[in-house]
Amino acid sequence: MNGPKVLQVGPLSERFNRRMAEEYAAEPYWKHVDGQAFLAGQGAQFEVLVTSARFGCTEAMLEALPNLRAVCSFGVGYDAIPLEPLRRRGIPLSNTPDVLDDCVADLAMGLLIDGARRIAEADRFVRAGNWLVGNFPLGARVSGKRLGILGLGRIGQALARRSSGFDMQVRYHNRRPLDGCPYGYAASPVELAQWADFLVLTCPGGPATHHLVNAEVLAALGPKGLLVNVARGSVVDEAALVAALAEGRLGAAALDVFEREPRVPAALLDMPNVVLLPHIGSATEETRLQMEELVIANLRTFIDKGELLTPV
Ligand SMILES: O=CC(=O)O
Repeated sequence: MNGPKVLQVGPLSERFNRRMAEEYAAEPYWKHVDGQAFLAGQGAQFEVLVTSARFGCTEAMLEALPNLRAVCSFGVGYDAIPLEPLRRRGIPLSNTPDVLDDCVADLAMGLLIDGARRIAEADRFVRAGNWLVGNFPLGARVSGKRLGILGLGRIGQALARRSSGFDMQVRYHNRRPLDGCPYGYAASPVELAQWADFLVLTCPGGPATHHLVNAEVLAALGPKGLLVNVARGSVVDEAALVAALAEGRLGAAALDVFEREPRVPAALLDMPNVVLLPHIGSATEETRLQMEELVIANLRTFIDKGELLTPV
C-alpha cells in the first residue's frame, strides 16, 4: 500500500488486526521480542502510530519515531499516552469519543444496582448452596437515592439520564460548574461524597485526577455509601479504599478499573461487599465495532486529508 507507514502497538480484535495488516500494511509492534531495538533500527519509516487506551505508548517509543505525524488511539481515555512530547512536536492524537458513552454508562448503572442490591454476592450465595441454610441479607434500595457523579462529561451525563428512570437526585463535581446544567454542583469531591448515597466516577484518568478519591472522600461517603468506578483505577487511592472497606468505614465498592490492571488487590478478592470486573466498560460487540471503525476513519482521514476526524 502507498501512503504513510503505520505501526500498531498492541493487538485488538482479530478482525481489526487483519484489516490493519491487509488494508494498511501495519507493522505489528507487539510481535517483536525487543520492540525498542526494532524501533532503534526501523523507527524512522513510521508516520502513524495506532494504539489504544490500554496499550498507550512510552516516551521512548515516541523518541524512536522521528517521522511520526499522527497517533490514532482506540478508546476514549488517553492517560497512557505521553501528551507533552506530542504537543511539543505538533503531532495530533485521536481517540474514540461518543461511541462508547452508552455502554460505559449502562455498565455503571449495572454496577450501581449490583453493589446496592448485592446481586453478584447473592449469586455466589445460591451457587454455594447457602439458600438451603438461610436467607440472604438485605441490600440497599436504589430508586429515589442520591447519585453523586464525579466527572460530568459525556459518560457522566449518559449515566445521569439513566438515573432519572430510577427517580434519583443527581449532583456532580467537575473542576468548574457546567453552564446550564440541570444538576446540582458540589464544590469538592468531599462535599459530593458527603451528600451522595452512591458516588460514581466517570472522570478522565491522568495526573489531574490522580487519587482524587482519597481517604477523606471515602470517609465522607461513609459506612453506608457505595463507590462505583468505571473511570480509571488511578482516580482512587486503592490502599485507602482497601483499608476503608476492611474497617467498615465504606459500605461497598463496585469496580471495573484498578490501579495496576490486570492486578487486583488480593484483599478485595475476599470481600463480599465488593464487585470486581475486568475493565469491560465498552466491551460489547456493537460498541467495540464502532470504536474500531472510528480508529480506521481517523486513519483514513489522515491519509486522505492530513487531518484527524476526532482529535483530542
Ligand atoms: O477504558 C477505556 C477507554 O478509555 O476507552
